[in-house]
Amino acid sequence: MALSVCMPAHFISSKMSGAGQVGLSSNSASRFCGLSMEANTGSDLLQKGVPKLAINWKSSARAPSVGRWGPSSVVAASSSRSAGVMQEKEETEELTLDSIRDSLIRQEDSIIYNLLERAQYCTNPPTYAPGVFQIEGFTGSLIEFLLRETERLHASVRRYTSPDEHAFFPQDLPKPILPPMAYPKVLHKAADDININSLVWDMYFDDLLPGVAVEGDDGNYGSAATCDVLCLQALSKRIHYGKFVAEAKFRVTPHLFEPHIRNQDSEALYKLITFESVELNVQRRVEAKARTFGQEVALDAAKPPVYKIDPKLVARLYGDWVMPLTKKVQVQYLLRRLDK
Ligand SMILES: O=C(O)C(=O)C[C@]1(C(=O)O)C=C[C@@H](O)C=C1
Repeated sequence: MALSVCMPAHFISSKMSGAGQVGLSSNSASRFCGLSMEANTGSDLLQKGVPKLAINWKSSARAPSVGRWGPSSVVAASSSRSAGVMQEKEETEELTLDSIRDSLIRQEDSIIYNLLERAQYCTNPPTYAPGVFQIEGFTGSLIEFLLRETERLHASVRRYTSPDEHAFFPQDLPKPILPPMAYPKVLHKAADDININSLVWDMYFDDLLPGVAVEGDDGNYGSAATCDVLCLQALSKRIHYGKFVAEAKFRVTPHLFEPHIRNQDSEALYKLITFESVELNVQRRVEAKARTFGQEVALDAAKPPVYKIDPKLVARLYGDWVMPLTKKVQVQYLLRRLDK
């Protein structure tokens, strides 16, 4: 399949109404992403560091895994119950930056598989234009409708009470029908205020999708939107994992962070959390995964390989968007890390 990379995305009406909680424009994201990414001594220290981080945690022999809400083990709640409310269990397990990175690595698989699924359909502009389909009691695009309704359904089984899940339409969620779950208090409470899904949305529709799907209309609007929902959810989770990454880094070397937090110096924090060598490895790995997962199987070994998505595009998407947004979450979190 011939893919066109970096097509103009004007045909997509990507601005959604009311998504996310932290109102940041994509311009501010670009400005932020443009900050220097040079590694500094702080990062080097962090990289070596590194007492293991002991926190109250769910007892489990496994490293944190990517799970469905709950429990992904970074946020796993305990399973003891009392009076219909899940009780937090005070158990200790080591949480390390390495174990969080393992979780990010596993999340790459979901992101790449979901992008590959989306790539089988054209861009399908009517999916994203408001008012194309008449939906009773709803004004907006098909994708907004599907994501909003999916989130409402998932909220009813408490998806968005999990600290690693963030709704795109948090204002529209019903109360869960399941009893509350008590998650270990890993993050500072300021984490609850950080939701950059409006930026995730813009990034996906303006920058990712035009490179992943062939421009055109094949009529598969529902299928395309269903894939978009899965892509958006996987990307949102990965990017907001920045909160856990930042917390792990802060706990290892708080003295490096505290002066910059007091000065509210975003740029210094950004440098401190940046590891260029790790980022290069991430890009190399996602490119290799896209090549492996997305290769059309040909029986004729003499034929050159055909990929469902250009593997280099996936590496670029990570380098230009996914990691910068994860770092944005880290900085937003760290800026609030000393809040009383
Ligand atoms: O692994 C880290 O230290 C992270 O902060 C995560 C991450 C990423 O998004 O993959 C972000 C910033 C670093 O420069 C490297 C990688």
